[in-house]
Amino acid sequence: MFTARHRLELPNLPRLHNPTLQQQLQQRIDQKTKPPGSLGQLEALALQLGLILNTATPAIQQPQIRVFAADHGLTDEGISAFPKAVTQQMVLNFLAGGAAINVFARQHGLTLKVVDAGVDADFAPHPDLLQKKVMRGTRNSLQTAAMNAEECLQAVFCGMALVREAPGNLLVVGEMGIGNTSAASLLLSKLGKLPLDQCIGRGTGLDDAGLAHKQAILEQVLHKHRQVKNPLEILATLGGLEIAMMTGALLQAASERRILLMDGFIACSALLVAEHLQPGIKDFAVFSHASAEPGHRHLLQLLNASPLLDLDLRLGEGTGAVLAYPLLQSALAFLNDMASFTDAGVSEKMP
Ligand SMILES: Cc1cc2ncn([C@H]3O[C@H](COP(=O)(O)O)[C@@H](O)[C@H]3O)c2cc1C
Ligand SMILES: O=C(O)c1cccnc1
Repeated sequence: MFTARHRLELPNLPRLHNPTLQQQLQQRIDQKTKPPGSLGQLEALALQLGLILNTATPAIQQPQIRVFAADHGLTDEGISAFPKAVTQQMVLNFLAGGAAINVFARQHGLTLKVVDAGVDADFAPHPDLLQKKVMRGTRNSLQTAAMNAEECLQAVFCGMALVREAPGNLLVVGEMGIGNTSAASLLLSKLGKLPLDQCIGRGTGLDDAGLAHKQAILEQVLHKHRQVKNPLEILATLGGLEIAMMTGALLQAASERRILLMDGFIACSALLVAEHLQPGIKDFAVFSHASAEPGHRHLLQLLNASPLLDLDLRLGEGTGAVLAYPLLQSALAFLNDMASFTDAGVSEKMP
């Protein structure tokens, strides 16, 4: 499928390893008027954000949310509790400002744009809609590869291009695509070499019979494509257009030293693909939450990630990332604005 013609030029990943800056940041953190380490995970977060933004006084600028929407041919097999048409309907809901992600984005003053990566519907132009449709949904991966090499690369390149055009130093990738928990599960099982039953879940709310059916279908898909080996080919064969576009967006954003504020299972499946293409990209990621979709915990383990929140969320769209956003703001507020022992005349240790 992928031949010499299908080369993906990856943007370079900057090195986060910087002992001088790391020491500077750690000193600033330790000199604040608090017992050492008492702000817990917030301290590690402040350090990470400083290293990503490459400064001892990091600040978030013009944070951006991009919600990538696409349809999945595998929905023909009845692997979701909701009909495929909901993808299109939710895109209209995003554009009207009525979805969960809109509400949380407004709460925090974050800019949100919706990306049509491959919805099986046409949309009228809208100022918040980026029309990047590669095709009207993927093919049914039970029958054939979801995307061919050209389609998959087009999606990845589109994701890169739209980050290059976006301002700011923090990116949330959210998604909407009925059936995409299946695509994410397939990617996790294949790339993570995990048994499928650790990778699947109820998605939008399958009952026990629905879950058993989903497992049986996904087993067949994995068996059919068992010979597929390299990460791009795995993405094309089993993934989705929104996942491929998110992968490109993450690769580009990390190469520009943007903070990747990660959402749930689907968004992290794109990061898993990106990590296979560009090892080390996960260090640019802040993991907002552990989704109730069981595969997400295994995925987080694979990435050695400790999520900030555990709220039983299982929505996607970028919602978990935006809910964790104030924690990043607080990490930077303490780092930049808190008094040091010297500033405040507080005793640093026992006399
Ligand atoms: C109304 C509605 C809004 C959503 N927003 C995100 N998702 C989430 O659920 C879908 C994945 O679950 P599955 O694989 O089971 O179809 C994705 O669209 C995901 O973004 C939604 C799902 C629904 C029904
Ligand atoms: O964790 C997620 O991102 C998720 C879980 C279920 C359905 N949609 C998304």
